[in-house]
Amino acid sequence: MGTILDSIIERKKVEVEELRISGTEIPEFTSKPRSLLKALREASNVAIISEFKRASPSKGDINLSLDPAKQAILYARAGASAISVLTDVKGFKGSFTDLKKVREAVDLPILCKDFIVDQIQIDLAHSAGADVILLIASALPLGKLSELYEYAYEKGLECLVEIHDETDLEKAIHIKAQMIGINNRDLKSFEVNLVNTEKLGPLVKKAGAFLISESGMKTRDDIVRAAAAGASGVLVGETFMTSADLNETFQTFTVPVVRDHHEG
Ligand SMILES: O=C(O)c1ccccc1NCC(=O)[C@H](O)[C@H](O)COP(=O)(O)O
Repeated sequence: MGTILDSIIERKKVEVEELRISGTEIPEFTSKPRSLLKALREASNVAIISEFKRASPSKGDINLSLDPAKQAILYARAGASAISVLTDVKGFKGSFTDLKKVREAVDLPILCKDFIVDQIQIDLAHSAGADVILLIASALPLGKLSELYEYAYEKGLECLVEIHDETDLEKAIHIKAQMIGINNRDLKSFEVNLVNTEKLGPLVKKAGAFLISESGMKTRDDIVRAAAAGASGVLVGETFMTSADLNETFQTFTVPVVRDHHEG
């Protein structure tokens, strides 16, 4: 039986085909790019990438009432280093309209959080104002991962390459990914376990890449554990989207980064 990721990827391929057939024009976005890599290099605390996440396959509806621009402003004021916006419609109730609204509201790097299988999605992300795209190593054969990585950089976008295991890590190292995200969410069981970051983190650091620990951050101790495993950044969605006091929650997540000599 395939994973939820397999079914999302199959759906994405169909959506891309429909988009190509429709001949939709994708306007060029002309504005200064903002760098997540630079933010990671300069951060003295673990960089917090705050996510706008309305819903998800594992949790269903998370928070449908929030406005993307208003939430982005709250994230920026709290001290976010970047904002992640889910743009997948079917699984996450997100959209490129959400991303555009966030772009208009804040001057931080924006990560387009989607399931990218084709260059046309990178064009859409760029056109909406994203600075960074997510590429999921387990969803892409090495050749495709490499092609999309290069295409993004040619367009002036940075890439966060997401891994789940050592096979994915080998692919990320092969394409010389500078930013590697370890997803703590098992996409078969939806179980979230920071042990994934603790296991793979030191290997990512040894490869000289910046590490971002993704998913399942609920308490300060989770951020401390991610930092100890070498994370320069964390990606937080649900906890911020459901917090009754976002600023308070955010401040408890502020933890010094643990630097080592491998970092480039
Ligand atoms: O969140 C899900 O249910 C999910 C299911 C299938 C593929 C990806 C999924 N999530 C994407 C993410 O990586 C998270 O939105 C992100 O890391 C934030 O996670 P969290 O803080 O646990 O909301």
